[in-house]
This record gives sequence, structure tokens and C-alpha cells, in this order.
Amino acid sequence: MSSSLELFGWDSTWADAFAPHAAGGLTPGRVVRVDRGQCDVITAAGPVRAEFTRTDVCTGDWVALSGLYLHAVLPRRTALVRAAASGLSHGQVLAANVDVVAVIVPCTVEVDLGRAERLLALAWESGARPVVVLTKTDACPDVARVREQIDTVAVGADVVAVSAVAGDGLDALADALTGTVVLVGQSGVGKSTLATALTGTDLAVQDVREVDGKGRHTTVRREMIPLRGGRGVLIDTPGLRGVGLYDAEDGLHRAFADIDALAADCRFGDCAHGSEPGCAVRAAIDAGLLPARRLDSYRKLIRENEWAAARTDARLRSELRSRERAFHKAYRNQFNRPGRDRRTR
Ligand SMILES: Nc1nc2c(ncn2[C@@H]2O[C@H](COP(=O)(O)OP(=O)(O)OP(=O)(O)O)[C@@H](O)[C@H]2O)c(=O)[nH]1
Ligand SMILES: [Zn+2]
Repeated sequence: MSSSLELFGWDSTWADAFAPHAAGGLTPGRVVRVDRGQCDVITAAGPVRAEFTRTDVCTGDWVALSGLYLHAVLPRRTALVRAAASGLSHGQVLAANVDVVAVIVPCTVEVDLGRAERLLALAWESGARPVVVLTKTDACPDVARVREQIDTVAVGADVVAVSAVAGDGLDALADALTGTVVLVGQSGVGKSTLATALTGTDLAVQDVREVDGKGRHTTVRREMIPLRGGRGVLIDTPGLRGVGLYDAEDGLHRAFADIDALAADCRFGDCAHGSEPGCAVRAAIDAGLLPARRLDSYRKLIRENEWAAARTDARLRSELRSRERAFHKAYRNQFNRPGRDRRTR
């Protein structure tokens, strides 16, 4: 397969998954942006705009094209999912086939450890490898202290400290961010600045004028940009802010593996780490080995995750109830006043 697709992450495993489609004469490509009913796909022959009718396509998917029609989506290796915006009863896939989720934490303000923990759980849940990036080190008087704090929450994840302004740490960051990468973090933490440093492209001026299928000029914002040095691609989709957990139980266990490991030594298998005797988690807190804050945060995120599930279920139930009511009403109208509506038409 052409090196242009390899630049976007194509490998022999994708080629194997694609083999049946290749046999059918279809073309492989990677979705770089999705609109309503249309998407931009990078193929070996360059970018194309493809039509699709299915609803489950997102940036990062590998697809099979039949001409300019998106025929199939290859099974995803990973997916970054968040609780959907209101009105929807399911998770929303933000990006597919992501290898690294970089959780961006600035060291210029008091570190919000709870936010970092939530994002790390989301990252683990996706199946990608999380990396914590401490930004703006040039403007922080005590980077070592921030580093110490973040190390207590970045269980199992690498931490890289950088300054985009001074250029410190950018080589180490480039080494850590390979494959398909997304940057997550609040507004103002330095994502765009980092994206520019990593890709050599100012994403703010990434918008390019293009002619669409109907001959109109439109402004297109590419959401997948090659990283410098051919190390991979950066996915920059809107909506990576304010991410709520969605069905992230596994991710939470990975993010809080330190507490789970301690809990294995509690006397009771269902220990709530409250006032139970023989609680290894409380013992670690009392001994200063585990910050009490971290246990609180774990509980809070588990509740948040469970609550999100209950809410979507409740919404589903009420959707079903109102559909049933509408059905009965239509049924009554039809039989209580037969003919009347029909005669007036
Ligand atoms: N001192 C310092 N400031 C930085 C650094 N990186 C970014 N900034 C500044 O932080 C501010 C926010 O940076 P952005 O890159 O726009 O942050 P963002 O996360 O992309 O923000 P949104 O686009 O709102 O999501 C800007 O004023 C940057 O100039 C850094 O390494 N050091
Ligand atoms: Zn316990």
C-alpha cells in the first residue's frame, strides 16, 4: 500500500482486515472529517469527499470506499467516547483508532487533580495509551511540586513536562506522541500551541477553501494532521472539552489501579473503605502513602459514571413511555371517531 496511507497509520493489520474488501474491488481510506452525510477521506490517491448513509462514522475510522460511496467501516481498535450531549441516550464517539490520548495539564494554575483523573479514566477506557503533558513550565515557579502532585494521579501513564514558549521538552514529547494522537484538556491549557509545535501547522489557519461536490466554495477544517517527522497524525476534533464519563468502569479501574491494588488486601471483599476493620486502603491513607483526596475522587467518579448510566436508562424509559402514550392516543382517536377524519378529507 502506498506510503501516503502509511503516514496516516495504515499497517499490515489494517491490510488484513481490509483484504475481503480489496477482493471486492473497494478502496481503503481514513476518515479525516465528518459532516452530515458526507465525509473527507484520505486515500492512496489523495483526499476525496465520500457519501455515506450509516450513522456510526467518525474521524479516525478506516473505511472501504466503492467509488465515492462509503461502503464499510473496519472494526475499531480503540474509540474515545464521551457521554453524549443532552437529548441523546448513548455515548458519542469523538475519535476512532486513537493510539495515544495526551491529557494536557497546565502548571500555571493550581493543578485540578480531579479533572486529570477523569480524563485519564476516559483515556484508559478508550483503549489508547494515556500520556500526561504538563504545559507552560516556563511560567511556573515550582515545576517539581506540580510534577509530584501529578505523579500521584498518573498511575501507569508517562508524564512529560514542556514549554512551548522556551521549547523545553518538545523532543521528549514528540517521542511520546506517536501513531494517532489526540490532545484533551480544558480551554486555554495550551492544546493549540502544542498542536502547532507538533505538526508544524498552525491549526488556527488550517481552514482551507475548497469546492464541494455541488461546485460551491466551502471552508473545510481538516481534523487529522500529520505529525512532524512522519511519526503519526494528530486528530483535532471539536468537542474534546468538558468530557463526561460514559460507561467507563474499566477505564476507572485502570486509572485507579493503585487503590484497587491496596483494596485487594482489605479484610472484606466488599470493603467500602469506610470504618471497616482491616481496611488496607484506610491504612495506606493513615500511613501517608495514599492521599485521602484520591479515594474521594475515585468514589466521586464511580458515582458520576453510574449516574450517567442511570440517567440514559431513565431517558430511554421515558422515551418508550411517551411513544406508548402516543400510540394509545392515536388508537383511541381512530376507533372512537371512525370515519369522521376520513370523510372530511
Ligand atoms: N507561558 C506559556 N504560555 C503558553 C504556553 N503554551 C501556550 N501558552 C499560552 O496559553 C494560552 C492558551 O494557549 P492555547 O494553545 O490557545 O490553548 P488551548 O488549549 O488550545 O485553548 P482552546 O483553543 O481555547 O482550547 C495562549 O495565550 C498561549 O500563548 C507555554 O508553553 N508557556
Ligand atoms: Zn477497604
